[in-house]
Amino acid sequence: MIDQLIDSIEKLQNPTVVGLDPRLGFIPGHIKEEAFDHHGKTLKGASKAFYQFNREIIDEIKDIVPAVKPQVAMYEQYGYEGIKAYMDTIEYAKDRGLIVIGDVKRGDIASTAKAYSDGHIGLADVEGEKIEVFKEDFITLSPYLGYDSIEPYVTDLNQRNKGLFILVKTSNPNSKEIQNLTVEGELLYERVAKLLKTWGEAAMGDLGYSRMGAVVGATHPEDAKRVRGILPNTFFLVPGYGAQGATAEDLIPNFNKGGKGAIINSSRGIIAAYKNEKYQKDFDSRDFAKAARAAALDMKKDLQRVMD
Ligand SMILES: O=C(O)c1cc(=O)[nH]c(=O)n1[C@@H]1O[C@H](COP(=O)(O)O)[C@@H](O)[C@H]1O
Repeated sequence: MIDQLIDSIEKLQNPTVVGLDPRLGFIPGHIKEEAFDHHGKTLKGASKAFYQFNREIIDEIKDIVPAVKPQVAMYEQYGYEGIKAYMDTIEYAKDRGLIVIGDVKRGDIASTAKAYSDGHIGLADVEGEKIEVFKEDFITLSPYLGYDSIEPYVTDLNQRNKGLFILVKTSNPNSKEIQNLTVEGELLYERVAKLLKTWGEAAMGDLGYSRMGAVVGATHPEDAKRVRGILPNTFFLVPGYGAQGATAEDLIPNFNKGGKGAIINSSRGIIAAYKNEKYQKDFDSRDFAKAARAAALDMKKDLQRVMD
């Protein structure tokens, strides 16, 4: 899938992933009213509203961006109804040609990791019946349990052409408390990057990038420069642009030459654009998906300025 992601970015000339992180505060009144009329102010009502919101956004952006990244926490908070909305969103996006990065941030011992892999990127086994469950193309993982927590995913990566993005340097302000500690003369995230370089060799795609990518926050460009130095052939998922304050200029160290090797996430900045003053004069809440499209096109233009 890493090769397909690279091809799609190239074809659309757009290294953007739209983060599908819905919150009820972002859902326009008319969608909430309809969902709550049918299902009440219940977990099901909230989940149905999320799914309707996502579908309209997907329809508006599917021809201009290569991928979406649903954040499972937003759905999981509403229990199994929320998880259904997460799964339905994945299916809807894939049916419309989008690549799906499931932001699930797992990390556990090998025997448990195998179950995560089976459920998310592999096949669940029901007494010999093999069933595809969540169907994401990529998922996000934490590296802090070491390689035996990553290795169970490798078979699915290679045999089922799936992908991982492993946290190397996260975008949040306090990431430095742990990730920038000096360990045996190097920063901890540098050590993680070096490990990922070795781990990734077990899952190389055809276009020179591993199926094991890295998550590198846009908000720490100096750290991103160091990570890129260690990982020239690793694909980066870069969150932090927009709502978290990173600018297009901050993204530069994440890219290889010609704007290659990275995909930039924006969630709130796109899906809630209709609430932003900049778009409010042209779009009302019924046009929220059109505002998302306008914001995604503006982001594309902004990235293209710095991608040479
Ligand atoms: O793995 C991620 O995607 C991630 C890693 C990271 O370091 N920082 C980060 O913000 N994210 C996710 O990226 C999204 C950012 O959302 P916005 O800040 O609204 O664009 C959220 O879904 C976060 O969970």
